[in-house]
Amino acid sequence: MTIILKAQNINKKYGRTPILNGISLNVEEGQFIAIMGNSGAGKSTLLNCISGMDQPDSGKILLLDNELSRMSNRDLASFRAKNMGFIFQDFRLLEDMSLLDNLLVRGYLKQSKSDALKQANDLLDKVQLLNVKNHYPSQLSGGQKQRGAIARALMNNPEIVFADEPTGALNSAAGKQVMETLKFVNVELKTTVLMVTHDVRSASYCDQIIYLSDGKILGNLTLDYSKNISDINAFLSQKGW
Ligand SMILES: Nc1ncnc2c1ncn2[C@@H]1O[C@H](COP(=O)(O)OP(=O)(O)OP(=O)(O)O)[C@@H](O)[C@H]1O
Repeated sequence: MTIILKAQNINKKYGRTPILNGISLNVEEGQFIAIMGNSGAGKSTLLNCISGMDQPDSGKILLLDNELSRMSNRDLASFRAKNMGFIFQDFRLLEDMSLLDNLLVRGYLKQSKSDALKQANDLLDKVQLLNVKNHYPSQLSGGQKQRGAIARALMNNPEIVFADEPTGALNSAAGKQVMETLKFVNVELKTTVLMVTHDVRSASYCDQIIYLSDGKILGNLTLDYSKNISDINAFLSQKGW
């Protein structure tokens, strides 16, 4: 398997408080990883650092052998837009644009208008939102917004998608549909996904759980068909969840 993302010895403090303490991890192409851990463990900070949204104090992050800290701000912004997709708890769709235009804005960064339009329609079809593509975000349910945000993240075929609590603002039915969509994206569209979640059910869709505590990795659990929710709960409680 090809390792597409490497984080090596990542350290990060806010003020004098250490938040990430020597984190190293590799992400293989095609993996679907959940980062879990108690509130304040540093999960979002880790996601932000390895996706170039925030800068670690020390350590290296390489995506496809490109070292993020060696890039100028401008190059990093363009590299992120072309190679990474982002999904947030609060969706972050542009409210004054239709769903379709939300996807096209991202598509135009890397493709011709006609190719972007074709890809946007294709992705909206895959996440079952073609019938509402001209709706504005305020006209969509939370689950529809998040599936739209997933489609947006996939425009331009990113190498990796980062999701921070993608089901955090959704009820359980909408959350299930979003996780099924992310699983489809991972398995059928062969996209690597790294997700932060508090939700055990959401984590059960992944193939690996990394447990973070006080800014360190305490262990990980590989999930396969033999594992179920009670195995995940046992792993989490053993780590101090
Ligand atoms: N910009 C910031 N400035 C100062 N402290 C911060 C900042 N961002 C996060 N922190 C602190 O860093 C610690 C880790 O925060 P982080 O959001 O990474 O944790 P988390 O594991 O994602 O928590 P949660 O599950 O509650 O979202 C917390 O104590 C938080 O208060």
